[in-house]
Amino acid sequence: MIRLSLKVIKTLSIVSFWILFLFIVFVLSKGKSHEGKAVAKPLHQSQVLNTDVREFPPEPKIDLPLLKVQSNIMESSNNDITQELLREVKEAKDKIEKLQKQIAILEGRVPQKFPEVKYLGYKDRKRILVTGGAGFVGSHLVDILMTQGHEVIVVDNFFTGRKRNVEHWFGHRNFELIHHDIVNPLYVEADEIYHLASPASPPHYMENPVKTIKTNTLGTINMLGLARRVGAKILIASTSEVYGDPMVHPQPESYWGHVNPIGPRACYDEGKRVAETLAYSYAKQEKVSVRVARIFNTYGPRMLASDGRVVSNFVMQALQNLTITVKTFLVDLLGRPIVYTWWWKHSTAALPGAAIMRRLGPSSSPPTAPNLLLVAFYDGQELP
Ligand SMILES: O=C(O)[C@H]1O[C@H](OP(=O)(O)OP(=O)(O)OC[C@H]2O[C@@H](n3ccc(=O)[nH]c3=O)[C@H](O)[C@@H]2O)[C@H](O)[C@@H](O)[C@@H]1O
Repeated sequence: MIRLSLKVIKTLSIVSFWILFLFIVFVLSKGKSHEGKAVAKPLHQSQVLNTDVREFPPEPKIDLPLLKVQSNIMESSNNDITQELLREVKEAKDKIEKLQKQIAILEGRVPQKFPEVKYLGYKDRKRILVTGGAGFVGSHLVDILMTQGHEVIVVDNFFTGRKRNVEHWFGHRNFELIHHDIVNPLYVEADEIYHLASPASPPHYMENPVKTIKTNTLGTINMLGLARRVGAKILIASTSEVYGDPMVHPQPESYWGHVNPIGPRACYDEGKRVAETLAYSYAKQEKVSVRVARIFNTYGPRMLASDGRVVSNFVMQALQNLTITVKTFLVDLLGRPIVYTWWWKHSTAALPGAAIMRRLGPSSSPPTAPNLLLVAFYDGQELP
């Protein structure tokens, strides 16, 4: 009996020991799992504050007067930045307003409707380059070519030409304007070239004689080279000045002229003579199809009042009630045709056009100036 009771007590004590051991293990494992959860899932700050589980570093002591100084500095620097930003915004606004005004002026000047142009199929439509196309004669030629339905590329350095002369074509799909000095090479594709770029009136060409010679020599070489490269026909606009101070009146085409190679007008006279020589040399040697038109005194719309040639001088002197200086112009008036840009009236003298006029017959009404260039271009003359 005693043995049995001792056995029961022993068993009970072993069981209670295991129960106690398991209980301790259970309590310990629960505490650990709480810690793991707190790391894995960060609590909201308010929750953290409410629990006494985490410790936070003590809050720094705030020195109130120092804080006030700091906030004042921040406020003043903020004010500076705001002022700066406001100033920049105002400047930008002013600039935008200025640009808007300029755009409005430009829009007012660009016609909403283009002059009527003929429609040409791609087989008939040509790409035509006009150098000096923003000038007086050149711009009228551009008008005709555009009206005929061709694609026109104007190249001009605006030495005497004006954008205003061709602005009625701005935005037209057949029209392109390139600001370029032909003394430098130009690479464009063209079927035909009208080479008119050159200062044309005495005050203009005498202003920079070297540049005048360069334009007529280097510029002409560049255009003839381009014509050769792309296989384009080319017309060189020459001048009655190639006759210099002529001894023969009126001048037939067979007359070679009387030019002073070192005189004040030589840069233009000789420049154009070299341009003609170049044209015929390229024709002979390089088989370039060339035309040369010697243009005489022209006048008409878009001519500059300050042009300095005979007609504009007459008109300006008359308008200002000044004495008309006939002496200077006597030779011009006696010996050379005065040509209106729309109705070229010319004597039997000169111009490669004279031959064309003869071909057209005396009864034909005189063609317009740019038309005469066109006729010279298409009919041309047999090369000497
Ligand atoms: O009557 C003539 O003998 C002259 O007629 C026209 O000259 P014109 O239209 O009267 O003169 P401008 O109005 O001054 O036109 C010349 C154009 O060539 C331009 N140019 C001038 C110089 C230059 O280096 N590059 C250039 O593109 C000018 O800016 C201007 O648009 C031709 O353009 C000249 O080549 C020709 O010698």
